[in-house]
Amino acid sequence: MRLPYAKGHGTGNDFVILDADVPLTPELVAALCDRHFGIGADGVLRVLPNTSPGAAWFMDYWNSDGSLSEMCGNGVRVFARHLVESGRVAEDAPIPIATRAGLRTALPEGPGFRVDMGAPVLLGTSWAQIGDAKFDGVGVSMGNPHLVCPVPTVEPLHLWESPAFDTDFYPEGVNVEFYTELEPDHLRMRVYERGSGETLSCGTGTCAVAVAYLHAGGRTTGTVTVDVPGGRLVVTVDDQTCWLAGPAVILAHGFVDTDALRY
Ligand SMILES: N[C@@H](CCC[C@H](N)C(=O)O)C(=O)O
Repeated sequence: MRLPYAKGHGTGNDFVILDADVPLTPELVAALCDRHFGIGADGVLRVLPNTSPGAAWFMDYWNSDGSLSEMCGNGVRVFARHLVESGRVAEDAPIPIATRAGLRTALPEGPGFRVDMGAPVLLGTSWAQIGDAKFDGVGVSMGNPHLVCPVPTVEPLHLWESPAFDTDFYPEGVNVEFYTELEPDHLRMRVYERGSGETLSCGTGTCAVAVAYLHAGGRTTGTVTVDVPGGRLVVTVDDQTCWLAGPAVILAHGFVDTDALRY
């Protein structure tokens, strides 16, 4: 099958965008995302028409291992950029997008979008472990599950395989974030994503980190800048919701021969 695709990223979290109702399987997604034998990406965004009220488009997000997730914060900005560039929506108007976690609205801002990510939910305390090192953390749901662990410095962490975590606390798996404070309200973060491994950025993860950081300081609202390996994101938590602002880039358009992929 000759499949049209686009490729985009938000702060280095990269996606293959499929703008057609192609039959997707976990195997096809994993083959497309393979960085040596496929196009290479952290995940796939499939553009589908939405049938419920509130949004015309549904973001069908898949992790690079072929698993599904409820939400993707960088993906939703890239999805919005794709809708604008393909002429589906106006460049200067709010863009409502349906996701498995509910409706998300992207507002054009600078080189990217500011997205209403919905109200975060604190889940309580849990832990992660890398080798012999155990890390205390706080669970946060951004529609998808996160475990946020403060550390003195993020650079030395070995994130080439998943940190161990409490599978009773996270039966569906978890995205694990590690952060350190650079200065008040300015953090550095690394992440190991469920279903994708270490990525250069995770939008829902930066929201979870900002929420946990504010919570640790006894605050429920505030604006936090989060530096990730792929760039910078800004998170604002208010009384109602959590806003994520950052860039969104479409890099390329092409065709992939799915029969040539390695399954
Ligand atoms: N990179 C994403 C999150 C993608 C989903 C995640 N791996 C999960 O399984 O929940 C983001 O930018 O939020």
